[in-house]
This record gives sequence, structure tokens and C-alpha cells, in this order.
Amino acid sequence: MAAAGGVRAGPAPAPAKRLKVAVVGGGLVGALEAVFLARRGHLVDLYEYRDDVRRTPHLNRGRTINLTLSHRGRAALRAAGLEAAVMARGLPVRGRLVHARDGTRARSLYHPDGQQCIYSVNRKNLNELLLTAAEELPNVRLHFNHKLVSADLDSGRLTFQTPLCPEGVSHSAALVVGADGAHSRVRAAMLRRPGFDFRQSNIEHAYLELRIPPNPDGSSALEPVDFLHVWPRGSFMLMALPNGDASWTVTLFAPDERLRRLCAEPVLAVRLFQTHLDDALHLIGAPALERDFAAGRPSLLLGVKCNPYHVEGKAIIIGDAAHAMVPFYGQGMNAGFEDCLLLDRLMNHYGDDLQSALAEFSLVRNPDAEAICDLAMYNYTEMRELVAKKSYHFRKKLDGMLYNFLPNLWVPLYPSVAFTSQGYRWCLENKQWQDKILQLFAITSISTIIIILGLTVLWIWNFISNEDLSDL
Ligand SMILES: NC(=O)C1=CN([C@@H]2O[C@H](COP(=O)(O)OP(=O)(O)OC[C@H]3O[C@@H](n4cnc5c(N)ncnc54)[C@H](OP(=O)(O)O)[C@@H]3O)[C@@H](O)[C@H]2O)C=CC1
Ligand SMILES: Nc1ccccc1C(=O)C[C@H](N)C(=O)O
Repeated sequence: MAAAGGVRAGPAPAPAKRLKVAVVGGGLVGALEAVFLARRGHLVDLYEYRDDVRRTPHLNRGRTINLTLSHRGRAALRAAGLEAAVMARGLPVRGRLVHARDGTRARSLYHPDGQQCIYSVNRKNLNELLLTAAEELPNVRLHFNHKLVSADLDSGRLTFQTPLCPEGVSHSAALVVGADGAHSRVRAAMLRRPGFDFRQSNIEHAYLELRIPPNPDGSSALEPVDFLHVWPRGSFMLMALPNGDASWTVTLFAPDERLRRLCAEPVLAVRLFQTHLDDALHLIGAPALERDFAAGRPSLLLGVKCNPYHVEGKAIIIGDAAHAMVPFYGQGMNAGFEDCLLLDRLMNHYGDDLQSALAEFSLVRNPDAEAICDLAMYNYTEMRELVAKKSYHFRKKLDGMLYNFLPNLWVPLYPSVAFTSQGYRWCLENKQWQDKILQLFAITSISTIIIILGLTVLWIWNFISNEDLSDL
């Protein structure tokens, strides 16, 4: 089988009963899931609302935040035979470079021994690569400009609006996979079912994308290039991730109202940068900054938790459709890819018993998905506030020392999330356990110091009293 762009999915597992599967959503997760399902021998129809991203020059503004690929995403891509092709396009990111208000810079590595890193990948390139890999498989058909408008998950009947058929065209499938993102229509069809739990949280912060262009000689204007740069400013933060062409995708996260005001009056944005982000302003350039704010529209952030993810053996939601999270941990894509891998393993385990495979997926995945949604929110506080504090760097050093001394017992939070396949729930509970140990250690140390000081005072007092008595 020839592969366009050097992209080819790996060898397929033993085929089970051949099913007609509809994957709704041709984003990152939907495209990878189509590859996994097709490799099992199923007949896959992938329906995507938008036009083929490979034929559109740019993603819509505000949809280009660079993604960071880490261990979990890589494990899924490896299982699909696509890891090498994706990694060839990834840029290593070893840690955070924190830009303080006073212009000083501090490095903090993601892994205590500096050996492991995450990878900055371009969303459009990755989506193109995955769609091509899916299209290369003979049992996958891609349907663009197909917007799911209604779904009957009991019968597998799906209705799509298309440019040729705005009144709607129907398709049916034995299995429906909803990979249609945070505002999923497949999930909307599950809402009406008894026992379906759904919670959506809209956070007051939004983001706006900016760009640092390369130097005129084509080199990077921001160094070092293998770090995520962050300007933590308490109520807001600026972040930059590297691109392959030596430019940087810069993202300003701030309360939505504030961002809207800045877009309405871009001179205020320049003033904000002059006061709080002067070094970044030099790199972006005041005219470009004003232009970007004038043309920009802040994108909102939301989180979604729901349960269960499946309907009998007939439908399942994965990726953002099941667990949309704020982007601050850089785990949304990794968690979505890990969904595909877990589903594939469960299908291996249960064979043709799809109902058990899907039920187990909901059971196993839900606690982990909810944990990473919570951790993603926590990482925003860490990135915009905590990284600027001495206590944060002290804790990082302590974690590093303990990790070196007890590598099997003391895995700090960030490496456990980014560089292992331990369940996200385990990572969260591990951090809580470590926090308690350190608190206990701090309390014991402070108590010991107080006791020693107290005993010293008593001893001196006793000594003085003894001298007083001898004077009598
Ligand atoms: N700003 C960013 O860079 C974004 C990054 N991501 C990342 O990608 C990760 C994986 O996301 P994933 O789960 O694949 O979700 P995505 O949102 O990336 O993909 C879902 C796809 O389904 C399409 N879709 C939505 N509704 C319908 C419908 N009714 N009918 C047919 N297609 C539909 C979407 O189109 P449409 O785009 O029009 O909604 C989109 O192309 C996220 O966790 C996040 O990390 C995701 C979104 C934005
Ligand atoms: N891709 C992102 C998009 C938006 C916000 C953060 C990221 C990150 O990757 C953060 C990184 N994991 C960190 O903790 O430093």
C-alpha cells in the first residue's frame, strides 16, 4: 500500500466481525480513530463538518494554538504506526522559561533529569497527516462538508446537512463514534437518555493568538528555542511555543471581558504590553500587536464532563466530545489519542462483544478524564501565578531531589502526567499524597525546631535561676 507524504498506518490487528462504522468529526481524534477502526477491518465513513483541511490554506484564526505531544499521545500514534511520521514534524520542548516582571528569566525542566521532553506540533499539519493516513486505508471513506444535524443512536441513523443537500441526507451505521469536539452533536443525542450526566463549565478567561516573526535572516528572535516561554502575571499570562519556520505562536490568556476591551481599543493593548510584557512587545512589534488585536476575536474556553460515554454497543463519544478541557496542561490531544488506544485495546480484549468493550471504556476512562480536566485547570494557576513564586521553584528542586533518590516512589506530578501512562486519576492522587507527606514533614520539622528552641530557652532560664539561687 503506497502512502502519501510518507505516512502509512502500521500493520493491522486480527479482524473481528466487520462493521459499518460512522466516525463523526475529522479533527485529530476522529482521524486517528478512523485509522484504528479501519486497521481492525471495519468499514469506516468519516464525516467532517468543515472542508478538507488539506485544501484550505489556514485554519480559522484562533484555532492554531500549538499542541504539545507527550508520552500518551505518542503511545497511541505508535500503536497506529504513525509515531515516526508525526515526531519528524515535532519540535522538542524541554521545560518552561519563565519571564519575570523585572526581566529576569528562570528555567524549569519538565523532567527532573532533563532527559525527556514534550513536542510542539502544528495542529493543521498533524490533522492533515492523520487524514491522509486514514484516506490511505482502502476501507475508509472521508466525507467533508457533512454537518451532523441529528442522530438516532438506537438505530444508528444519522442525518447530515451538506452543501448539495441542505435539507439533510441520511446515513446509517452499526457503530457511531462521536469525535465531534467540545460542542458534540453525538453527545447532544445522548443528553436525552436516562442516567446521562452532563456538566459544562465556562471559565471567565479566554485567549487571543499573536505571533513572533523570525529575524530577517530566518533565525529565531526568541531563545532558547527548545523551551515553552511563559510570562506569568497573576490575573493573566502570555505563552509562546515554537514553530518549524522559526516563528513563535504566542497566546495571551486573560479574562474575556478584558481581552474584548483590548481588541476594541488596541492602543490599550500596546500600553498593557509596555507595562507588563515589554520584552515580548519588542519581539512582536507594536504595529503588529495593534493589528492583531484590532483583527482578533478572543476565543472562549470551556470544560465538559459527562458520563457514560457509550450507548449499549451502538455509540461512543471520545476526545473533546467526551471530556473537553481547558488547554493549560497541553493534554487535550494526548488524552483524546489515549482514548483511541484504550478503545482499541478493549476491542482486542472483548472481540465481537462490542457492548462490553464500550461499557468498560466508560467505566475505566471516566475517572481519568475527569482528573485531567481538573489538573488542566490547576495548571493555569501554576502557569500564570505559581511559577513566579520562590516556593514553586523550591518545591520543584525538592521534587527533583526526591525523584533522584526514590525514582520508583516519588514521581512528581508533571512527569507522571506527561511521561507515563499511569491513569490521570493516579497522577492526581499521587500528587495529593506527596503534598500531604511534605506538609507532615514541614509540620514535624517546624515542631522539632520549636521544641529544641523551647528546651534551649528553658535550659538557659534554669541556668540563670541556678545562679540567682547561689547568690542567696
Ligand atoms: N484551539 C486549538 O488549537 C484547538 C485544539 N484542539 C485540540 O485537539 C484536541 C482533540 O480534539 P477533538 O476531540 O478531535 O475535537 P476537535 O474539536 O479538534 O475536532 C472535532 C471535529 O468535529 C467537527 N464537528 C463538530 N461538530 C460537527 C458536526 N455536527 N458534524 C460533523 N463534524 C463536526 C469539528 O468541526 P468544527 O471545527 O467546525 O467544530 C472538528 O473538525 C483537543 O483536546 C485539543 O487539544 C481542539 C480544538 C481547538
Ligand atoms: N500546549 C499548551 C497550550 C496552552 C497552554 C499550555 C500548553 C502547554 O503545553 C503547557 C505545558 N504542558 C506546561 O505545563 O508548561
